[in-house]
Amino acid sequence: MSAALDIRGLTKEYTAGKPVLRSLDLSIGAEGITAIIGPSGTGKSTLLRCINRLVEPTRGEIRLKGGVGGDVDMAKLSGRALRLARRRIGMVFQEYNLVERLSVMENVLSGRLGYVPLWRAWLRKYPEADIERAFQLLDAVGLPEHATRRADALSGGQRQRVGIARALMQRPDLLLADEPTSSLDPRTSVEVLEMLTRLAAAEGVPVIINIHNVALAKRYARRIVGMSGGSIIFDGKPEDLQDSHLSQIYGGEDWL
Ligand SMILES: Nc1ncnc2c1ncn2[C@@H]1O[C@H](COP(=O)(O)OP(=O)(O)OP(=O)(O)O)[C@@H](O)[C@H]1O
Repeated sequence: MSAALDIRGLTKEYTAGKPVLRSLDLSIGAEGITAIIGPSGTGKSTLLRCINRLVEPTRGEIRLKGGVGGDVDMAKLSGRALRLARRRIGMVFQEYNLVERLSVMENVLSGRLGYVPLWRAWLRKYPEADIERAFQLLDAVGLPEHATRRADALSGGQRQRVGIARALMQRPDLLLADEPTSSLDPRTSVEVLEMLTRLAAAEGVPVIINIHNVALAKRYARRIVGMSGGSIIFDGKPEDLQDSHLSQIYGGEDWL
């Protein structure tokens, strides 16, 4: 199985000499959903944000592989090359990051632009094929009749569905999801993860998802990566994740 992403020696220090990520190695292939679990402050968001360079890595390689753009080291890119490479990585956010005043359709279409400033979505005219794909995605996320509604009129679950459709709109080689269900109730969380799993499989996109809910991680991920103190201390199948690992990852065992 070829890797979609190959991370070597990734270190991030927000403050010199105090690493938040400690020389991480991680290869992600086409195995569907990989869930990253670990206590608050252990560097899960930092890891995801280094991958798409919303955070600047201090050291290491972040190789994005395959796809039409070929192999690139995200850690080394800048300017136009970085903007193009970022378009190959979709991102789903905890707080959705929709443009509230724009319609659902415009939000989905803005995914096509990658990471250009969102206000530019106002100015864009989109090709017919993009509009068709946006409708297909809205259909796939169960919101076909909401295309013209403003994003701020939607529920949290509906917003996250739009966030997923927007991320897939750019036909990414890799999808990152940073706590995509933390703002949702338990039932909606399951529905959103169900949909994310199904669509990512249909589109053939590997997904890395940061998630606090271990039960949901075990239910939807094919692989679990457990982080603690900025290092990976478990990497395996959900069925192999035992209480002893959880105790190691989160500390203590009275909560288990
Ligand atoms: N922009 C920043 N500047 C300085 N320190 C930061 C910055 N962002 C994160 N940190 C610190 O880096 C560490 C890791 O934070 P990060 O958000 O990556 O953890 P996390 O595992 O995602 O936590 P959570 O599960 O609570 O979201 C924390 O100590 C945090 O305070």
